[in-house]
Amino acid sequence: MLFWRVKPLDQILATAERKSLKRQLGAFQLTMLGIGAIIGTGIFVLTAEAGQKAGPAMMLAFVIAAVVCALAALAYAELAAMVPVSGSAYTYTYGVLGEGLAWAVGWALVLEYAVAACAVSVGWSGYMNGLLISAGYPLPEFLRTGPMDGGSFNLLALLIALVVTFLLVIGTSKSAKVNAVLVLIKVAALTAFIIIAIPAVQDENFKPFFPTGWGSPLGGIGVLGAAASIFFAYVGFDAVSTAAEETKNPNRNIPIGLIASLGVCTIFYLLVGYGAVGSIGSQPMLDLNGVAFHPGSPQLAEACKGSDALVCSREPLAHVLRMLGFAKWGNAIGLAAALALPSVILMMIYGQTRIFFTMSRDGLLPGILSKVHPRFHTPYVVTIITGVFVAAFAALFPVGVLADISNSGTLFAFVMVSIAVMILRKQQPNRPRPFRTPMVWLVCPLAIAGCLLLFLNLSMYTLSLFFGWAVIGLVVYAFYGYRNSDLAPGRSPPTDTPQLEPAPKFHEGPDLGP
Ligand SMILES: NC(=[NH2+])NCCC[C@H](N)C(=O)O
Repeated sequence: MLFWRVKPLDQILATAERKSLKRQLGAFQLTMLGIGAIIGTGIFVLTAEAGQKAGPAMMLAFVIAAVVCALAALAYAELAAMVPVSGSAYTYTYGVLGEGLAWAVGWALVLEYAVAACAVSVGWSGYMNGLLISAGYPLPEFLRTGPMDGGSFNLLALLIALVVTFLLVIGTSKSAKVNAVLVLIKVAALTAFIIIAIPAVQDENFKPFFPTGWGSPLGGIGVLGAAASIFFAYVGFDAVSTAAEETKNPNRNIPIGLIASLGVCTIFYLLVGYGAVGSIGSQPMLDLNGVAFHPGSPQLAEACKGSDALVCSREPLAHVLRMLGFAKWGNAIGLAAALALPSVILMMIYGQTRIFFTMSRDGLLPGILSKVHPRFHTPYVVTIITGVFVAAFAALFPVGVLADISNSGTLFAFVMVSIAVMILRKQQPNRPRPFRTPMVWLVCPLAIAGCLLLFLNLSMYTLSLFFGWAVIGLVVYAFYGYRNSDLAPGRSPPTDTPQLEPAPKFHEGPDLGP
């Protein structure tokens, strides 16, 4: 039996009922929340990685990744509106495909969230180091990047991850107002970039357009390889669906929030990509045989020494503006990134702890993980464990590698969600669906195909890490989760779910008064 221990959707909904967070977010706030979660390291930093993989044709990569995300978002929206509870892909899978696959998804989401937090921490350090250099207080070079990236230890990435963890433990969380301000900062920074860079666009910078071709499966290079990486820049819209329990009229507002935030970001990214490529060019660094180096490899770091190519920059958007002679604006963009990226790290570590929390509540992980701090009312054990790991990996790995690993987990989860949508249409055709994926039998298979296409175009190295992680997950499940699950024979769901009080303020809206 493939789908064992399916947790009935009604039971999932009932659990959520008991937890009942305050419903206070509307469509506009959700869209802002989505944009806040989407814009981050991807566009600010991975533009360089995408350039290294595809050259000017990275513009196509931006489009391909956007299309895949839009398809996946349409599938996501149906489940999100139908099962408006926290926990995202993990919870949905539990309710449709059963515990085994739910575990697999939850385990893959660790890659998605925790490793994304690492990637964004490294991205932040790139901009912060740039600012320190401009200000005349550079860190010693070996402390600016990890060992694969030409340095030894990425000190700032480690520090920012630890600071964010500390804030989460003491329960500091962003209010919707802070989120709105940060979204404005990010959008303003990208707008300024577009306004300055696009007039400087020159045709020659697009030639050759396809220096590395389309790429081939497991190659991790070429347009498809770049799409698989830049996919990272679009992810985060699922944060909208995880806020379902805190949303007013989720059935209408969740789909609006998902699609609107994705649409706004896509337009921005295309303009930014066009400006970056067209103004200073984005030809990849090639080895003696004319083959592009892998982003995040020591060879690329070596080839990049002393180069001011876009693909070598760790703060590409600031770099472009500096190259164009707008040093002040370059620094302003750097500052915007430095201010805004920590909130993405916060969101990712927070999301990770919520997923562990839910899995532990379901008995698939030890109960200690859902232990709540008596004074701060935060799940501090799981937060500290997650934060320490995030900080360590951020200190040691390059951003491109981390982003690709994160993408492997995300793509896997998206495939599962799309499958779940189709199965549910067959199994429970009459369950109310406030949002129906349009042309589901076309959109879902296309979403799956798109995600698989990107997945396969990650590098061999990334995919081996993904499968290695999966094997560890299988072992943990076989020896722990399978026996301790609430749905295991002879066990009953706890009557009292651990409470996080006060309700997490992270998705909090403006205080509407009593
Ligand atoms: N759920 C995720 N995997 N989010 C990570 C991506 C974060 C965001 N899109 C960025 O570019 O920084």
